[in-house]
Amino acid sequence: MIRIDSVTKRYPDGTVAVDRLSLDIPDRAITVFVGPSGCGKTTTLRMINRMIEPSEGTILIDGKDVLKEPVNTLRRSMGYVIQNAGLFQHRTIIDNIATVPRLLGWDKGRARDRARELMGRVGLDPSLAKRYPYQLSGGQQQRVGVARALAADPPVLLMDEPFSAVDPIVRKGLQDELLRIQEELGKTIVFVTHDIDEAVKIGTKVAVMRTGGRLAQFAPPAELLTDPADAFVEDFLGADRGIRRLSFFPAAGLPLLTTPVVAVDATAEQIAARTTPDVPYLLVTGLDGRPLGWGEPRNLTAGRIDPTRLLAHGRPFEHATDSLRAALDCAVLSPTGWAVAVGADGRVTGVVAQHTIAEAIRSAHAARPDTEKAVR
Ligand SMILES: Nc1ncnc2c1ncn2[C@@H]1O[C@H](COP(=O)(O)OP(=O)(O)OP(=O)(O)O)[C@@H](O)[C@H]1O
Repeated sequence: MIRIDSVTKRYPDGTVAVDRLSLDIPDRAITVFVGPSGCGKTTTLRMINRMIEPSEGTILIDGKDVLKEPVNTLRRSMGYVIQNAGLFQHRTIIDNIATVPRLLGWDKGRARDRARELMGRVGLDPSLAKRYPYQLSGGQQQRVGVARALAADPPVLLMDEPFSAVDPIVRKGLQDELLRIQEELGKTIVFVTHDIDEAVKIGTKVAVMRTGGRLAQFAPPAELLTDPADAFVEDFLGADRGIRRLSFFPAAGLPLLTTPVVAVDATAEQIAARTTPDVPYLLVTGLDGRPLGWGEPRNLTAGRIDPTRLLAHGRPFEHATDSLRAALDCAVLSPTGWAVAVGADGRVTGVVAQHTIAEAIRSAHAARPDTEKAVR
């Protein structure tokens, strides 16, 4: 949808911020530009909506040269979100969000209705509508920034380090929200960050740039983690590349064992029947099917197992929706080395040993990861 064709940006002082950059930004997906400070990410983003004009090359949107579009029409077809949200401090939240619809000539009532709808979409409580930006937290302001950019329903959203100024927990929430919005609305999003973890998490495709404004690699995140193009990309991806790559393999294929699982009211016969030599512990569940903890069979009192005397079961993973990385993490943190799998309702669906996960990892490495998106 957006084609960047041999684009160079040379600033008047001679700095080459972007050097013969060519890539196609796919429609209805999130494309992330990532790279060290000063590598030309912001310059590239701003050339798309012509806040900066390229020195050479062309940028085409749906086949049309952006330099031939009236700049106002172009900008209104693109939402723009920046770090610290850049809200109008003297306007209420609802009026901030309604800005572009009002510019487009919508009447006040319709623009405010739209703004209220968007507040819901980005997870803002309607009671915040009449507040001013300074009365909101950083994360809430950032949500307002996203809502404002979406207000006129533009097909393209440009986001320049939108979540960099908030703490890691709020940031994770904003990333999840963006992924949800993208799934619902199918926007074409171009996102700039210097954080490779953020790029790998939210990008459908990731453009890694190197200093001097050159493209080092343009690939889906799983492919970056599997086959970094060179030492620069490998270094930029950082440690734990192998472990992080496991996020792209579903845990759903792991074979689960249900034998070593007993309910808290299990009889002596049930305990005996479920005890096998290769499984030294049994997982005890409540009558609701949720995990209570691990116990050695000889320590379990038939009919009334005492949950307070069990070993912690650790955080379980969701078999149908989590990744191999999540399953491995559960097994590593489990006191027994066995991971507990649950369904969406939190009820135990089985258990799996570390060595079984290791085998699954070995076969996963032999196969290609799902390059479309991470299993979250
Ligand atoms: N107006 C300007 N005049 C001269 N040089 C500029 C100008 N704006 C940016 N630059 C330079 O162009 C290069 C690319 O800048 P740009 O802001 O695009 O990088 P970036 O990758 O977004 O960096 P950061 O992650 O630090 O925001 C840098 O070397 C920067 O100093």
